[in-house]
Amino acid sequence: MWHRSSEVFVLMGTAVDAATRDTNGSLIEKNPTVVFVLGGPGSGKGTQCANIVQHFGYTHLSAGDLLRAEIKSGSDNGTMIQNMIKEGKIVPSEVTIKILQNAMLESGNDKFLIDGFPRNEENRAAFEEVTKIVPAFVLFFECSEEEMERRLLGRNQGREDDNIETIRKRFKVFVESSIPVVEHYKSRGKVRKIDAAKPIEQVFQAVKTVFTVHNDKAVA
Ligand SMILES: Nc1ncnc2c1ncn2[C@@H]1O[C@H](COP(=O)(O)OP(=O)(O)OP(=O)(O)O)[C@@H](O)[C@H]1O
Ligand SMILES: Nc1ccn([C@@H]2O[C@H](COP(=O)(O)O)[C@@H](O)[C@H]2O)c(=O)n1
Ligand SMILES: [Mg+2]
Repeated sequence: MWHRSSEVFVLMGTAVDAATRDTNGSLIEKNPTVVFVLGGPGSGKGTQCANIVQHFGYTHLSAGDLLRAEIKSGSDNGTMIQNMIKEGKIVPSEVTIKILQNAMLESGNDKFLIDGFPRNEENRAAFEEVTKIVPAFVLFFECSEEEMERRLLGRNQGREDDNIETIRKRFKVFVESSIPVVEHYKSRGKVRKIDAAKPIEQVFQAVKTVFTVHNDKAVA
């Protein structure tokens, strides 16, 4: 239930401004298909999402990429987001959800891979509460920390968080905050686990099977 509270609308304790409420109304009408793509830092989420887009017509929304774009745009939240990313911390849900909602609406598509979100229980509960969207399934890339660390240190994309100190913090946040989200969806039969330690092409073969089965079920 929505309550008007001066300039903001409050839904079950979540403060959302009027623009977000309007965006949300349009999103609900679209009834989009959402797949959450989760896995540790460097497990290969972005790499595989690029392949899925080519084969299955989804729009790829990386929460991390969108937050980095928000920093570059000079937004009021830029400095706060930059500090959180440098420390491997999770940005408050209301900020990330608003950015995701806008990106979903702007895309014009109705099928989304949401990569790196939800990162914690607060992200998960707030997204479901605000958008009313339940994911079709959760693609979960499983990989050892040793392999993920090797990949991140070799990535060379100039990311401020790809240094050993921040990488260790990101691993800790992943274990403590993100794994419980995976467990939540696992208990609801929504998790499709992929062995992400294999070479890129082999990982994609397994990913393709998941999406093909999903599509076959949708038309059956
Ligand atoms: N299966 C794989 N085998 C070896 N290297 C891989 C594999 N998948 C991705 N990589 C490489 O590992 C690095 C990290 O991959 P990617 O950026 O896709 O990970 P990510 O899960 O999106 O990471 P982050 O959470 O930090 O955004 C990249 O340099 C990528 O080329
Ligand atoms: N839901 C999210 C997603 C990301 N962040 C922050 O961005 C950093 C990088 O994310 P990647 O998915 O690109 O690795 C991450 O460590 C967080 O600081 C977030 O706050 N919330
Ligand atoms: Mg990524």
